[in-house]
Amino acid sequence: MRLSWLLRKSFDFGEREVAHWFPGHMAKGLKQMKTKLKNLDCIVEVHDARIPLSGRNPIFQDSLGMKPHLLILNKMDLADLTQKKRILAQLKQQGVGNVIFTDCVKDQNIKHVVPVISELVGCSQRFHREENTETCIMVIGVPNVGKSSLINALRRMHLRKGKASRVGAEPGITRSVLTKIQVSESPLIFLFDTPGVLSPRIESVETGMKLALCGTILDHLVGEDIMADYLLYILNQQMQHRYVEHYGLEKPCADIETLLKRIALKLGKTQKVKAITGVGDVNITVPNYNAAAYDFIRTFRRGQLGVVMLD
Ligand SMILES: Nc1nc2c(ncn2[C@@H]2O[C@H](COP(=O)(O)OP(=O)(O)OP(=O)(O)O)[C@@H](O)[C@H]2O)c(=O)[nH]1
Repeated sequence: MRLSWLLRKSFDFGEREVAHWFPGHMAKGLKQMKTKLKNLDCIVEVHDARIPLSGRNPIFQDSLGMKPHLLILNKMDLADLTQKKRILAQLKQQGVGNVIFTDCVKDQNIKHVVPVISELVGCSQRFHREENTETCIMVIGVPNVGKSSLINALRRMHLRKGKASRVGAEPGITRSVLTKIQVSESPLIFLFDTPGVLSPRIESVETGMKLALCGTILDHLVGEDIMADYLLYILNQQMQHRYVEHYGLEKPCADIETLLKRIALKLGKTQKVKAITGVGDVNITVPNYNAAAYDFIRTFRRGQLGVVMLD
């Protein structure tokens, strides 16, 4: 079947601006974190595997200098990994050479994380290394990429074996910030129990849209209607037509209104509105497009519409 009629040449973002897509208060901890990063021996940055190039915040690069850095591309179960080679090459070009794809729900590849960190830390130059053999690492990343899930997965793996031990708060420092767990013995590695939340770098409306689809930006700030339209555009571009079967369509669909109408009817999401006519007011039933858009986006995020690579 020829599907060229499905493909829009480009997506029209209209006059949208990204300025308010990530509210200032969510980035409050950034300055504080910059100071903290200086005292760490290795940064474990988590990002969403569907957007390995978009939205990563480079703040830690200035703070880290030559310190080891490991990029965890999480939610690999939702990403189109046929693109892995290209992505790894592009990241390498940007100077990011240590990358592990993980699934923190099924604990896939979690076992590789600590050995890689140990190796990176073991090979790195560290000031006063002889006197202080303890190494501290911290998990950081933009919202909703799975930072807490990674910490929990590491915990499951290392506490279960009985090798890891919890380290309580030190005086004068907030307990929640300084609770550490041991994740390796040789070298001795501790992981801060609380992840560092970074604000995403949103360099264009399209980057913002990708971040929003992955749940990194609050949906209502971007608009679920345009997110749904962009999602349909992406799925069609990537020949990912699982939505057809999922929503009981006859064939792929190029138009978001048609799709949302279908979703709304399938889910019974309709609403009564008053229409003013020449013969008086009448109540008519119309599809609830918002509810349909919401379902389309959520279903995609659960992985039920197939895997994608947004970069
Ligand atoms: N499919 C899938 N979902 C995941 C994976 N890892 C985490 N999640 C889900 O992603 C959502 C966010 O996970 P969190 O661990 O809370 O992410 P976070 O980065 O700590 O989020 P913030 O606290 O908002 O910064 C949760 O619903 C997790 O269940 C994964 O590998 N695959």
